[in-house]
Amino acid sequence: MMTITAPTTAVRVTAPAESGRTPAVVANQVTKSYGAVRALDGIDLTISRGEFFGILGPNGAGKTTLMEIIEGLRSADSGQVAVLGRSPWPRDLQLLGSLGVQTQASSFFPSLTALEHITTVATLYGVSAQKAAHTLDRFGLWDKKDVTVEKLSGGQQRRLAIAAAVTHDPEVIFLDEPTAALDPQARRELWSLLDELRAEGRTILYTTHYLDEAERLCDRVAIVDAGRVIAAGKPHDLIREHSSPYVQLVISRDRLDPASAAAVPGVVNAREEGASTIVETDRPEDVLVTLGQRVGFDNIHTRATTLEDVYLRLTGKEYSA
Ligand SMILES: Nc1ncnc2c1ncn2[C@@H]1O[C@H](COP(=O)(O)OP(=O)(O)OP(=O)(O)O)[C@@H](O)[C@H]1O
Repeated sequence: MMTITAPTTAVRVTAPAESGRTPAVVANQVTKSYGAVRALDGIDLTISRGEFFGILGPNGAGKTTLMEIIEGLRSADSGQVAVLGRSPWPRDLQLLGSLGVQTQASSFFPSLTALEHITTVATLYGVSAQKAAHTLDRFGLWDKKDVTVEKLSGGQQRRLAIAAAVTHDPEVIFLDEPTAALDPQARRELWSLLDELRAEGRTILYTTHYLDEAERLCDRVAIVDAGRVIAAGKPHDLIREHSSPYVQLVISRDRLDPASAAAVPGVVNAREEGASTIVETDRPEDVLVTLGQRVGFDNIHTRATTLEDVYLRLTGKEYSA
């Protein structure tokens, strides 16, 4: 069996070279403890302007704490943070107008209509009601303008939350699990809105449960575990760097159980994954012939390494943020 171990050293995340502009975010040796719990243990991070940057990691890894420190909602115990070249703590009113923070559904004004909600938030930022209405329309919610927030679907509430976070045209946008618990269609609709925000050159920091989504959306990701960045880079670079050297075959577990697969010459590793048996081999030609004869070639699929595989190898944990 292949052993999966997490690296012990923290990774310093540097941004791609920029032409003389202050990075969107710089975190330098940031630490934060809650009593005996060391939530952040020396985070280094540089995010360029215009990057779509994903922060991934298991429960309790420190993602929310890190986002909140960068947003200026919490102070770090030590280290430095700069957002657009300014310190977010203590709260900097000049910086606030450049930041957009997606509020969770629970912080909505539930009995306001969608239009009243976004207009209220916009007013706090000195943005006109007309601009608020335009943003509501842009996020596909104009026909819901008179519906109270509590009556909107989960996907519509999420879109409203993001619309309210960006109505003042912030340069840096923070999204905490924006697509959690949405159905696939609602997720995809949000993806195109997020793509649009990125195309406008905004910097987006985001956390997600969905590693396929991070792979699809993010320019770069940082995998955080136990308060440290354990890997960072472009999703495809991380995949290349941490790919299994073996070819992976997927077969329905009904047709072949892992123990039988492991006994086939050339199989390096066989494991159960849901209703499938995953077979890893360094001799795919031989193993395909043997298994094809046993279960039928139509029942065997090959699988490429994904960001989820990289995550699993590095953290040793199934993903659930
Ligand atoms: N206000 C707090 N008081 C005490 N401990 C806290 C507090 N906030 C977070 N922690 C602890 O700090 C650690 C990091 O928590 P944090 O919420 O930043 O992680 P996370 O990666 O966002 O987790 P999740 O994915 O579960 O939201 C955890 O051990 C958590 O229990």
